[in-house]
Amino acid sequence: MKVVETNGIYLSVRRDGTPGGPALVFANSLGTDLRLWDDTVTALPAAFDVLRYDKRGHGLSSAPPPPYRMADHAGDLIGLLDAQGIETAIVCGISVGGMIALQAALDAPDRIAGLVLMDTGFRIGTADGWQQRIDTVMAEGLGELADNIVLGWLSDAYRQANPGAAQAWRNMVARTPAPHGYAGTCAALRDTDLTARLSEIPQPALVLCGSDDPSTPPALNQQLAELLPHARYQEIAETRHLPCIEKPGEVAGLIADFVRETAGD
Ligand SMILES: O=C(O)CC1=CCC(=O)O1
Repeated sequence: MKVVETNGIYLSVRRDGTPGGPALVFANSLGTDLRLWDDTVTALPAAFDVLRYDKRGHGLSSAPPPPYRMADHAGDLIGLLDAQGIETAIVCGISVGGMIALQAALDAPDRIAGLVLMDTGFRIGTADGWQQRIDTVMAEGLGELADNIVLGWLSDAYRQANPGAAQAWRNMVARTPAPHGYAGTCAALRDTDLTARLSEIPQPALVLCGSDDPSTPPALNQQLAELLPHARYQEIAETRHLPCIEKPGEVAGLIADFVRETAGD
């Protein structure tokens, strides 16, 4: 286990691949930890320098009192780059992780070489919806919500073919160690709308989305790609909100091609 102090908190991190290679940092979705990327990272070229972390309030990282702002999450990511001696990186963010990546590109443009934005948006859900989720989580914890959340993450076909894995992913969200940390990130989602700022993001971007994503549907991701100055969009067939679980090989291939293009190989 590796822990890094940054931005006044401790973040649990993992670094794989080759230090000094093209740097790729993963930012996670709500209710997940860095294990989300295990199979994707395994399928990436070993020459890449790959950093993953548990965002604040998740996994083994600190869970300061809520609410969190998207800028807090982006500051953690940039602080992590500093702490790991990475000057510039491509950030691959999924769901709220995609919004963290966009916020980091706005707040520290010189540090972000490119963006892989997966199953995300410039705004996700509604303020009322996030407030309701915060209220439920703070009153009851995550156990009751976990079954529905996993239905949105993974296709019926995947869950039927992989019942053990589907249960483990459900356990990940149900056992989020600090419900207030989860709720803190819900507040960042509640309060963030990046629509008006997308034109300020000049970095190249690849926008990916599961064809059957119910939370951040293909139309939203396609619109995101259209509003960013330099982005292209691609769908990942027969997957829901977390294609990196269902099709890690395909996701890794798309990310690797983008990293090579962006790094100028
Ligand atoms: O887990 C969910 O409810 C879907 C989701 C929305 C934002 C995020 O990061 O995950």
